[in-house]
Amino acid sequence: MNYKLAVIPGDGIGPDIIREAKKVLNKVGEIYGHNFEYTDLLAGGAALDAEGIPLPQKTMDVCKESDSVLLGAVGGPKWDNLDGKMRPEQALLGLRRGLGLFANLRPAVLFNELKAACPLKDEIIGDDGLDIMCVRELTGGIYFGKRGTEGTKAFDTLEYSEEEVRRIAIRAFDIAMKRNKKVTSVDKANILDSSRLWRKVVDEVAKDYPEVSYEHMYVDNAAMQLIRYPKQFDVILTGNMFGDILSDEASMITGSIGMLPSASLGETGKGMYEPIHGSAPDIAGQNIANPIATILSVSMMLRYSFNLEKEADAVENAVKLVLEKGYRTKDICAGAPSIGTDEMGDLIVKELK
Ligand SMILES: NC(=O)c1ccc[n+]([C@@H]2O[C@H](COP(=O)([O-])OP(=O)(O)OC[C@H]3O[C@@H](n4cnc5c(N)ncnc54)[C@H](O)[C@@H]3O)[C@@H](O)[C@H]2O)c1
Ligand SMILES: CC(C)[C@H](C(=O)O)[C@@H](O)C(=O)O
Ligand SMILES: [Mg+2]
Repeated sequence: MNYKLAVIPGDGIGPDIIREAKKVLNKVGEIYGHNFEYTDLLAGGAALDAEGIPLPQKTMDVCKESDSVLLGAVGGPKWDNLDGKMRPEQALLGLRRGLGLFANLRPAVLFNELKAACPLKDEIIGDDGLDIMCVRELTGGIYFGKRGTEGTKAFDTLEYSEEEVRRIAIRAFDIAMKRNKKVTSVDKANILDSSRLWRKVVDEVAKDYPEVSYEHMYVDNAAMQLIRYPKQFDVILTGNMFGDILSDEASMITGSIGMLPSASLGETGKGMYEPIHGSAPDIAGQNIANPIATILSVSMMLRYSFNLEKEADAVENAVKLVLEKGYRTKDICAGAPSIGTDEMGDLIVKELK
């Protein structure tokens, strides 16, 4: 099969991790007889530098025509003083909204081999690892509400419609049915009207899933419970901003933010795949970034957009094998010797079968 991929390396460590992800995809293509056809595109700071806007029309058009999008990361100090609408991060919001990708799946999986890199005590994690799926609403909420600055005041508004909540809740319950059948819906319903609406809709959706046990939890409590006893979670369902924050927190339980992939999906098979981390300007250009989050994002692309289950498993297994053999990038080495970004990519390619 031929798959058309829009590839956006972006800024900072983006180009380095995308290079490794492409190596992996190329090898998957070679082994399993697929052709991945890449179109490299500009977005974020790279697009601002070249064309003066964060999301050029060509980038949007090619993403729309492609089977899926693979993205590194955007942003960095060079562009931090730009006006809100001109910031590199706007490219992400434009792509997510423009492609209708309302469901953001962020799986936090602790590989057993990485227990030493997890900051939680052994008795909290136990022997059977950790596997949480964070389902984050991605095209609504405070990221997309009315905002502005008026004199010495600024405001951002948080709105959700019933339909926006319903479609992401259905996605989360469907996912839970294929996992451990538990959903924790996270909100701030003790304060926010939008969260009370969120709860009402989640209650309605839950009625169609009698096998799924579900609960509501306030976001401040959820942030605490993730550290106190993360094993209580199976699927976390939450809004745009809470999901952004909680997934960074959950990533640390897996050893490093450099381990956490993501899939952004809509109603069709097309998705956008990216690590949850940013452009890491503090380590850019040093060949020390962990490419695994991006490589696992490729695995999610194979699984969710192309239904290539065998190929997706092969990528995950190759990552596991490399970790089993003791290879670590700096962020997950827990003081032991580490290898570089490119070496990690090469080793994963070598283990692909
Ligand atoms: N999806 C995206 O494109 C995305 C996501 C988050 C942040 N950002 C942008 O990235 C820039 C930097 O943001 P930040 O510093 O808050 O977050 P960040 O995720 O880029 O970095 C946070 C910390 O994690 C480390 N880190 C991140 N990814 C790593 C990896 N693969 N391997 C090893 N260490 C890694 C960094 O070195 C840094 O110390 C900002 O401009 C921000 O807006 C972009
Ligand atoms: C860069 C920013 C717009 C983005 C977000 O907040 O969604 C990032 O933090 C993420 O987690 O993908
Ligand atoms: Mg984030």
